[in-house]
Amino acid sequence: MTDPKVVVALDFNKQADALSFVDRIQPTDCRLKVGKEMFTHFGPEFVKTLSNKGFDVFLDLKFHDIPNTVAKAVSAAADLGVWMVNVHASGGQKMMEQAKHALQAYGNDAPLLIAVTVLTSMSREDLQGIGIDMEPQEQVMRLARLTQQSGLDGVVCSAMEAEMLKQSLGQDFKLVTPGIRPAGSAADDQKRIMTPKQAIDVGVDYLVVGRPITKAEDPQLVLNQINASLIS
Ligand SMILES: O=C(O)c1cc(=O)[nH]c(=O)n1[C@@H]1O[C@H](COP(=O)(O)O)[C@@H](O)[C@H]1O
Repeated sequence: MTDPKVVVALDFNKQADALSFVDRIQPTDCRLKVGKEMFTHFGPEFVKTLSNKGFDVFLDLKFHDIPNTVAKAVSAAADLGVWMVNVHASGGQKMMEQAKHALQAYGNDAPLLIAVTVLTSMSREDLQGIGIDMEPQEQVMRLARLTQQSGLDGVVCSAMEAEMLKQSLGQDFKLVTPGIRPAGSAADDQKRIMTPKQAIDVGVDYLVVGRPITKAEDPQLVLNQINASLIS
């Protein structure tokens, strides 16, 4: 597979467990997402270990700071050789533009730069609490537009928003979505879920899947089943 759609969320609190899991799956069939917990525990060396095993890494640190600091942080991610890195769109246009500009120096080796719009954990009341009197979906649309105007490659969003975002922002604007569950697998704590095939059909580019793969008895088998479902 040349452009694997599945990004496995590596949420382990022991490095040895993460590495023995990773040795059971193929880098040709998926990418890996490393978030704040694993990065804070195990650091850049862990990311390099995954890359050396042949995996593309999405460094999910959701940077949000002054433009200069975020530009330097995404450059540090590019120095690590990651495939994708992200920032919070609510950091604003200048922050996003400066981050994108910093990555130009890496040419074709620059990671994809995407933005988080509204976290799926945020309700209308939560938005009101931070001074935003809007439905979450309206705020998602507004921040996704700002992300595109700032020159970024796409956004993290819920699969429920994918159709609206693709229609308004075009096919090239990448959508990365968690809350994906293969048919028949447990929803865990995800509220609004879609199957991998449903998500691809509404325009999602990359599917973030964690527990259905990381907790599986045979993770490569689940991965094979998901990948097969996408082309059927
Ligand atoms: O940014 C994220 O990765 C993320 C955003 C969000 O709104 N919801 C969400 O579930 N995630 C992450 O996506 C992954 C989903 O994992 P599973 O629920 O195990 O498939 C976890 O690493 C979550 O932290």
